[in-house]
Amino acid sequence: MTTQQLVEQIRKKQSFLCIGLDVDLEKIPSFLLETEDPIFEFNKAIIDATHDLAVSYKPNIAFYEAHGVKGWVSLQKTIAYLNENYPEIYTIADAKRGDIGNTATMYAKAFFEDLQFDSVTVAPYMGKDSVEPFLEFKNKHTILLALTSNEGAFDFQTQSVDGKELYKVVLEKSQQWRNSENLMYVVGATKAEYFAEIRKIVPNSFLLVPGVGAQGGDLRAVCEYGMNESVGLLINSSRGIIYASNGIDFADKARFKAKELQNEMAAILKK
Ligand SMILES: O=c1ccn([C@@H]2O[C@H](COP(=O)(O)O)[C@@H](O)[C@H]2O)c(=O)[nH]1
Repeated sequence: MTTQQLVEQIRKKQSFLCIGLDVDLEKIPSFLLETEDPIFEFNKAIIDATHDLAVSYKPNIAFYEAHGVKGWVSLQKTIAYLNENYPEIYTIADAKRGDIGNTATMYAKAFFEDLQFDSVTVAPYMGKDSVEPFLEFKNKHTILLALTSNEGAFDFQTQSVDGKELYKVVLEKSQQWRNSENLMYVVGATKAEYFAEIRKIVPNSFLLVPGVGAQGGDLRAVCEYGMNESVGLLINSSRGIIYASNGIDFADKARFKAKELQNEMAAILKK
């Protein structure tokens, strides 16, 4: 999907919500455990109940890899279900990959060509040659970790390197790489006070913003400083939506939570 198509979807749905499909077998309704593929059945129900409220879904790959081959099959079925039934949805593989060039190419092929995701998250710390192989794929996005939502972000990302915070170095340098128009960045909703500075460096880039909901990030504060003319934000919530209930009504309750966020987004877009 192109950036322009994503922006059109945001305007049409009045939503920049990305729902995280972080499926934990201990948290899903127990009756689903009796089905052949509980992870896929859970995802399918959540997607069917919320697809008109969200522009994007983000399976975190760890939740699938933890189950070996079975988990990977659930992931394949989930992305195929999205692409076949809801082609307007923007898909993110939250895989946080990063390695030397020839290995990076294989990661890119796995997520862009085999699984057919629109985008993948990548760690920037092995530098330009570890990221550029992802950027070569047309109409695919590479979402680079810039300033993450967790407490550990302060261990390295905000530390000064030659007088500049490391996350700023990541933003500035990566903008000079080949095909940098295919870059987006992860910035945590828990770091709302940093968005104004970030927008000075990457005014036009899309930002994937996890940390609303279970991690306590503030949607309005993020939008105040993080939004640009194309909206430029994908706000992720995973646990806060998908685990609203673990009963028979889990999909309806997830829809209710998604609707709450979408209503807030629509109100912000109208301003
Ligand atoms: O900085 C980051 C980068 C990625 N994540 C991921 O986003 C979701 C958040 O889940 P919630 O349940 O809404 O907290 C999860 O997959 C994280 O691995 C992040 O939280 N922060």
